[in-house]
Amino acid sequence: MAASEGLSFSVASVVEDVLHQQWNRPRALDLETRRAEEAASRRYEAAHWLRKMAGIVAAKDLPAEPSEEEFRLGLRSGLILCNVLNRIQLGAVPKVVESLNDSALIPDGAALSAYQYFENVRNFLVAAEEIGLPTFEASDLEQGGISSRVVNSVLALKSYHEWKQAGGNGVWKFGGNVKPNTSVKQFVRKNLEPFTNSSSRNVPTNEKTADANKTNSSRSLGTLVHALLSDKKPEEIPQLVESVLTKVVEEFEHRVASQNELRQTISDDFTTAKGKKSFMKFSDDNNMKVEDKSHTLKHKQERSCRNYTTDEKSSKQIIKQQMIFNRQGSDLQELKQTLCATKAGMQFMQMKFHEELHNLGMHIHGLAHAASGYHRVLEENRRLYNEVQDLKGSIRVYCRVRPFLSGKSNSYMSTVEHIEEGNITIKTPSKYGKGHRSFSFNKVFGTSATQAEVFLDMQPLIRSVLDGYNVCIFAYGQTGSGKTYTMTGPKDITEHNQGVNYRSLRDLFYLAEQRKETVCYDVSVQMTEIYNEQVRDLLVGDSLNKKYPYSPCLNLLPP
Ligand SMILES: Nc1ncnc2c1ncn2[C@@H]1O[C@H](COP(=O)(O)OP(=O)(O)OP(=O)(O)O)[C@@H](O)[C@H]1O
Repeated sequence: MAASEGLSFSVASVVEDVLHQQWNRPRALDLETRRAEEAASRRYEAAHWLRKMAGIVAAKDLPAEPSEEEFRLGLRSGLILCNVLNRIQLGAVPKVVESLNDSALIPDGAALSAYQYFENVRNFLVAAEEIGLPTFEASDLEQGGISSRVVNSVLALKSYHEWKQAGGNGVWKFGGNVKPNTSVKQFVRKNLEPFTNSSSRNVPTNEKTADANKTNSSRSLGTLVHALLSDKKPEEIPQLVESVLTKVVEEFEHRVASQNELRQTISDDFTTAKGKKSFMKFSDDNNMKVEDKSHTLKHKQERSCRNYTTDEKSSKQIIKQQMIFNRQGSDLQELKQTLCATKAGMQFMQMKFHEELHNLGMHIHGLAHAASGYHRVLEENRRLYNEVQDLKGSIRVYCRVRPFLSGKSNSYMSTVEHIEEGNITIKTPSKYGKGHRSFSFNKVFGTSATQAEVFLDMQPLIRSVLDGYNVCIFAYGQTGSGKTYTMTGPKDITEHNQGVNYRSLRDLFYLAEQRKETVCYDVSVQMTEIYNEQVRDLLVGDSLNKKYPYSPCLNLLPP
């Protein structure tokens, strides 16, 4: 069995890796110690023989009892190995790259490049392989390499030399292994990849190279097994073989599981993302083509992964753009709805505004109508009012009886006999006894009548003045009858005993204030005295004229 279906590794590679692991596997402490001692002994033997074969000068950098590192550095340039092999078998290594200076021991390869080192080592390995010697990896001469394999190869060369010196009779064997029938070509191909690990050789590029590699791996395996068993005692071999086989089975199962998992992951991702058919196709009819198909499959998987990654990015970008587009669409739709709602709101508001404006107009119209009606009613009222005043009489005469002045009420008898509404009866002397006479007036005020009661009959006439009618109120009577008292008031005047003039002016300005929104009135006052048929202006500040004591009445002009 070289490979399983769909696997990108061969059984040989698994076994080889396990053998390497086994080679490097930590052993028990005592075994390790013993192995270290044995390895050191074998290394010393190899170094001693190489120094002897190469000569002291050529092998001066290789100590007689070198450590692993000294052994590796001493042989790293490949010069000693090639020269010794050429001495044993002339021309076995046709071309040897010599060092530029005397010393072949250059700590980190400053004088010789890695390629030059590799050339010598490679040529040695090719020649050794051709002879049938166990070889080693070129990387074993690098830091971290397996120096025991180099030691083993050198001791095999020693054995071969001794066999040749003994006459070369029969078939040379080393450690019980028959000389393998190998081809140089295979090793050349293999070693053209310096410092590579064994697994890298198991990735063929085509079927032909897969065959070559398979054969090569088999030979490499043989070498590994040979190297692994060569230093073992017979009783250790069964246990070692069992351990190696167990490891091989575990490693193989592990790799199969990993391959299947990888395949399943890629298949699932690809199917989910693109819905395309699977790119993974494996053929099971030809085991010889499995590795090539696996290799091709790997390329396909990588290409698919790359395509998948690119497609996934494009898909994500498209989905993102689609989401933005959808969001903008929904925003636009929302804006349209908002605009429609605003439009409807505006129309509703406009309708309400027109409606309220219409209602307001109607209300104002009603108010204007009511106002005009009010003015009509007011005018009618005024007309009727003044008509009533006219009916009462344009000339009205009132009679007021003055009471006795203080201190005279007991010594005089009143002449007033009887007072009844508009009539007053006066006692008059007569030669036939007592007489009496009656007089009629609009109204007769007795001695107990107050200033307010007297003004109450004058008050309606003040309103007629503001309605544009001419009104004249005056008092007539003999001296001391109470004219001044009635028209103005007593000397110690108060709001209670104010006469007709003060009360009339107060009412006049009060009504003017009430009507100020509709009518503007101008008020002026003039005060004259007629005495002994002489008229005098009492408001003139002439020393000859008598100044009226209540001139402040002039201040009652309207604003
Ligand atoms: N109704 C009344 N009640 C109380 N006292 C009165 C009344 N009428 C007049 N008097 C008093 O009588 C006096 C004379 O009044 P008054 O001066 O008004 O008379 P008169 O007619 O104006 O006099 P004259 O013509 O000389 O000016 C005053 O002292 C006044 O206070």
